[in-house]
Amino acid sequence: MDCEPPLAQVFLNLPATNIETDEQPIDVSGLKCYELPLVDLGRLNSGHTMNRKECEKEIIEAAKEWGFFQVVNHGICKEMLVKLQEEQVKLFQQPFHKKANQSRSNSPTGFYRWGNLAATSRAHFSWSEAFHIPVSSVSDFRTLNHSSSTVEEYIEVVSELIQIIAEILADNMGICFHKTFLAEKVVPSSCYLRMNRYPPCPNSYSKARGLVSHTDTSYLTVLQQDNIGGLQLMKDGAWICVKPNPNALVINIGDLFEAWSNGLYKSVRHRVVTNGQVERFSVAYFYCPTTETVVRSCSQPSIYRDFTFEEFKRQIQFDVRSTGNKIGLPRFLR
Ligand SMILES: O=C(O)CCC(=O)C(=O)O
Ligand SMILES: [Fe+2]
Repeated sequence: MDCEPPLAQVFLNLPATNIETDEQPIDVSGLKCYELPLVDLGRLNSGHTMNRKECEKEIIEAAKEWGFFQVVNHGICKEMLVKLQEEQVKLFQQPFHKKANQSRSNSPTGFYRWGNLAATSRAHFSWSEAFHIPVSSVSDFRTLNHSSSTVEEYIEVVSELIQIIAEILADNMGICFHKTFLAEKVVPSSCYLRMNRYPPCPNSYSKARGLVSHTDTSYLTVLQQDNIGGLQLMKDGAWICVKPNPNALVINIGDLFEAWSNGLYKSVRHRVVTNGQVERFSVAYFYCPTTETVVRSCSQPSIYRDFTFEEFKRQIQFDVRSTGNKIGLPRFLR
């Protein structure tokens, strides 16, 4: 029973041209590993205003400086995170034909994705597979995969957590923020959960990426990763490796918060490098608004023009289909 998608077959058939034009070389042996800014969320409910303010300040500073940070004492219990990971392993252990067929064969509307069938060169190809689940369809996903309710339970707790962080960041943007905006526009059913698996990649395919460099199409993303490592992000114009922390969840700013905050918070490029020996798992929760939501800069002069989330997603799909790559916010510069 073969669970693996035919990554090597597709990768080798793609032209290797321009592989390093969009990025620095993938050889990471010399890269330094950094710990992301660590924020202890326990202080939000400590009852001390000073502690709370300090915690909020750290979140805001990290969102401006790094676009990424990690949180501990986030209120999601270890048992749930372990259960989620076990469930994820089981889902990916299904035969490849079953994963591919239940979701209409790698179509953009299906749950299951692998590689990048729109890739026109190896530089666009991701050595990974994923279940990309709209929260509005999570019960269909459960039925199709005979899976447990762990995914739904996780969505419930993670959406409460990210709402708190989103409000702290939005409050800091001042008068443009209406208290009810996020609660009205970002409902759980407009969000997405993506379970990623990165199979080991033979060292001879040294140019392959686990996940090609991108920014996230969300306001915010919550990432749970195992302890293998491989996530890298752009910091001050250079790639750096992120050291995994088993007790922390990673939070990053997505394109929509960057546009809404008029560039105050940074939607930072990130990627995943491959590992020759072991597989790696991660789960990303994308905090997104309903499709008709207008993303409008909170201050003037604005860097980006107004757009609806629907328009933004449509442009991304168009670019991926025609160039193999997401372009994202630069398309919406004024
Ligand atoms: O697996 C990771 O560490 C990153 C995943 C990611 O960036 C994504 O799913 O958008
Ligand atoms: Fe991402």
